[in-house]
Amino acid sequence: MGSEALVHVLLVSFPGQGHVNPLLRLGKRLASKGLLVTFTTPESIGKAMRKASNIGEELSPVGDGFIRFEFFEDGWDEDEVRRQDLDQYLPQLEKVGKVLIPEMIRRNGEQGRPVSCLINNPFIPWVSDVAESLGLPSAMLWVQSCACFTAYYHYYHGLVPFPSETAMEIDIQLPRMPLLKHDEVPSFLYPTTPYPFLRRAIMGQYKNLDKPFCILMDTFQELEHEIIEYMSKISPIKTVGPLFKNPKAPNATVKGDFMKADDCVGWLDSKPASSVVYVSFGSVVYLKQDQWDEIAYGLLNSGVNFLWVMKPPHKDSGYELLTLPEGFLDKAGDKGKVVQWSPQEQVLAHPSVACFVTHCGWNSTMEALTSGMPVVAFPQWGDQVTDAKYLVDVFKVGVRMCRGEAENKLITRDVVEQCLLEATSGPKAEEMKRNAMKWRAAAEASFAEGGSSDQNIQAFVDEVKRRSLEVLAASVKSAAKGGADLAGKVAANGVAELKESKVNGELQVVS
Ligand SMILES: O=c1ccn([C@@H]2O[C@H](COP(=O)(O)OP(=O)(O)O)[C@@H](O)[C@H]2O)c(=O)[nH]1
Ligand SMILES: O=C(O)c1ccc(O[C@@H]2O[C@H](CO)[C@@H](O)[C@H](O)[C@H]2O)cc1
Repeated sequence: MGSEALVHVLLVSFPGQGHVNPLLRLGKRLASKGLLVTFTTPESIGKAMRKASNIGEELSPVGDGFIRFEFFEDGWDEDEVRRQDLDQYLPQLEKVGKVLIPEMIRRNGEQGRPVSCLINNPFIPWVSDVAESLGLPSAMLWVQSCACFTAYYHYYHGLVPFPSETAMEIDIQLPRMPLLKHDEVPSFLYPTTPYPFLRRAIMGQYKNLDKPFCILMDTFQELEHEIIEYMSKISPIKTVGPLFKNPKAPNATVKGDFMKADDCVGWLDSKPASSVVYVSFGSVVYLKQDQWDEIAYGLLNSGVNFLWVMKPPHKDSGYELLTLPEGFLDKAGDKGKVVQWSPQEQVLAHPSVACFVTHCGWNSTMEALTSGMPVVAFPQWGDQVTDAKYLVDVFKVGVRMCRGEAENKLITRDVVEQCLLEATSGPKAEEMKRNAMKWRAAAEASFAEGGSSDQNIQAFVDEVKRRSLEVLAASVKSAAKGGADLAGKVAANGVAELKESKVNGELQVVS
């Protein structure tokens, strides 16, 4: 069967690494179950992805289906600095996306790949409007935990009091969740957040929450059992995580990195089992120089081996390039390796790695849990502070090094050293490793064939296929005379053989 004969879904991503990764992973899952998937995000990121990863124009086979990429121009010059300011960039994306995504859909139809469903991630809620205006079904991939989804839901609907200008330091009790201290609530909800535009974007998605027929989540049933059960009664959520594992296509090489990963696996191979601390703060968190220095000395003083990701900031971000203390690399010698970007999935799966010092982004959190990797939690903002709470107090796989931007406290080298030692040796380290391995087993069971997430993905694919028949039948009906006849053929053939004729704009069944 050619790719044209498959049901086609269009994935539209916010252009951030922590958003592209889970949506692309979902795309690979859907493709592996027999769909044709087109992944799109702005060309500025497409350019970085093409440079860093092995993606091209061509169709990549994944399991029983295919994935392909198409990028769209965001309407700004290549070197436009405003792209780094989401307050300006998010409205720009919405403005151009509302025009260019429908055009992309029309073009695909003309080329024999009619789109049957749109899927977006949060921060670009207007994609649900595009789908609605075209009469297409849509779904949303929530790329954070179900706990955070619940927190935002309760905030949006005003169901419980959240920190406010008059009462900042209140604790929050949400149903089926542990009591959250004020600084464990997703920090975009603080009145003082430096990222109010991200709160607006997320609230935009909640305003549109009745539009997607399904809310997919990169989490799994067993991990957030109670809260998933609770929210399922309110919203059409389906857990499909951990998405970074794909049992049907484990070797699919399509990746969405914005930067080429430095080679560090050979170095890890040379280290004893469970001897290396992996340190990474993800793709967007930048610490201050004084904090960086304290981490550097903490690593040196602890005597552990370490692999440290030091991602350079974007040239227009306004962040200063961080430096390492004088003589740091010499002092560390072969005990330490510093890279600009790591192949994190491989690193977390490596037997030499003992623990992960993480900013607790949700992707890093899921990757750690699924790899059976204990963590040292160093959250900064957004969902990271809530994820840290769960990693430490609920999943019990982590020690806490920091509470985040609300506390705004310099974590000294002594605290860094103490946390590293606690996480790498002794009874606490052993207990965390045991717990992490339990989560790994639960995660594996959920994505294995017939597991909770696998079943949910299959059910979603079946539903998309079913709805694609409705979409096509509707377009056939509204097409020229004789449509009823064609609709009958569609019902008999499934969508597989349907193509749009370029000659008269009518849909024709091609056998
Ligand atoms: O050196 C690195 C650092 C991060 N990542 C990946 O980048 C994503 C970061 O997402 P996360 O939600 O953890 O944090 P964000 O960058 O969005 O804050 C994860 O999939 C990581 O595996 C990576 O591949 N190499
Ligand atoms: O590119 C940006 O400006 C950007 C990228 C990612 C951002 O949020 C991250 O998203 C992850 C998934 O929602 C989340 O888990 C992580 O903690 C965030 O850092 C924000 C801005």
